[in-house]
Amino acid sequence: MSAAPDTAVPLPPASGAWREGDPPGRRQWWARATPLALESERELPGVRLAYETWGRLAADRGNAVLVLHALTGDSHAAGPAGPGHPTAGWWDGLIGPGRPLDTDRWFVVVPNVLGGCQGSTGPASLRPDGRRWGGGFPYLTQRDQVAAEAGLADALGIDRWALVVGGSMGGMRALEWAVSRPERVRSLLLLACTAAATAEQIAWAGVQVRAIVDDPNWRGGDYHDASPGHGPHAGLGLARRLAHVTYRSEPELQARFGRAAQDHEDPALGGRYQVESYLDHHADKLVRRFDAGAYVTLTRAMNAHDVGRGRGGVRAALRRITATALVAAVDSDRLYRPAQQAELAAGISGADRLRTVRSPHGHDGFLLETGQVGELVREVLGG
Ligand SMILES: CC(=O)SCCNC(=O)CCNC(=O)[C@H](O)C(C)(C)COP(=O)(O)OP(=O)(O)OC[C@H]1O[C@@H](n2cnc3c(N)ncnc32)[C@H](O)[C@@H]1OP(=O)(O)O
Ligand SMILES: N[C@@H](CCO)C(=O)O
Repeated sequence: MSAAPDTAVPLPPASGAWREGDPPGRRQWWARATPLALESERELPGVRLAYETWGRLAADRGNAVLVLHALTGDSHAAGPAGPGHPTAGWWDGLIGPGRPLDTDRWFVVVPNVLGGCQGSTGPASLRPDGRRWGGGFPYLTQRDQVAAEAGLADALGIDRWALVVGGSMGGMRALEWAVSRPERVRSLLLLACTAAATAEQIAWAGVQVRAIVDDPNWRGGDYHDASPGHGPHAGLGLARRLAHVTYRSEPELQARFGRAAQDHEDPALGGRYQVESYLDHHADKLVRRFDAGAYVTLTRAMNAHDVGRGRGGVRAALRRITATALVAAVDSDRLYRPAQQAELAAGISGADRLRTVRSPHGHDGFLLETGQVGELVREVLGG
């Protein structure tokens, strides 16, 4: 078992830019030379993004694809688990030779989000003065995160992405790319996301943040060095349990677990139902691989998501998009409901933009239904 991330945040080398011939999936870092000006009018110095690439960048640099991960994802979208990669690639079925993102043809770039904890700068990172950011880490928005990713694209020499694709929180950033930098996005695939976080999404996310910041081990976010290994794990676990229910569908939970008791446990004697044990398992796994401060930072950024802010509203913002776009809903998603993807599709110019991924699994369908998502990737890339 690995240590909880608040004691074991990887401290990678200062930088390591992609070079022709690099092995696929090797994690690399790009460091921004100047502080990043944030939407909040603060500045974030020392920005570094971890990223992985697969395939080769063509001489004309026209074959680059940007894949953007969801809340607890990372740059390891393809390939097996291994050193530095606690989980196998979360979209392994989509990326590789002969797969929908065929790496014999496409150059796939997957950055870890700014504010995260899998190599990019976040609350567990060191500030320029050598102390950890902790609770002093600035409030971020999706726009700040995309601004950082645009710096990475510049550094890689990619003026225009052949495709920007993401689901859930990754979809929010993909949308922000297409609205704020339309000339840099040739095609766009948005999965299980929304134009603006709704009251209910903010509510669920707000409860998760509250669970973490009310944990006595939160210490105002400055827990990383205060008592190593004793961060707000209970709060993070509670947040994950709640979130995970929203990631799956009610019929699925009923069909899989119903009222069954967990093996050798009796609910009448204080034991758990199977579904409770299942949520405990997902909470334990997340607590071992994810930093609570990053979870708070990213969740607050998702709540800030409103692509229409300062742009005359959502409809006006969506009209800025020039990419060939597809928007896909998961039919059983109760967190980012299909009506929200219908609104997105209707707002982007051009007909027939909306697709449906059929899945019993709810919101997590965008991670699990790789066959259907792969077909959409092929479609938006033009066959
Ligand atoms: C973009 C990203 O999210 S990248 C990172 C990958 N994503 C995540 O880790 C997010 C959290 N996890 C998930 O969202 C989902 O597990 C997915 C989408 C990754 C996979 O979903 P599924 O394949 O349907 O897995 P499912 O949700 O059924 O969970 C299976 C796990 O629950 C465990 N489990 C099932 N029933 C029980 C039970 N009664 N008690 C305890 N554990 C149980 C299984 O043993 C299995 O454990 P393992 O993952 O350690 O092998
Ligand atoms: N399972 C996904 C859901 C959020 O979209 C994650 O943890 O990132």
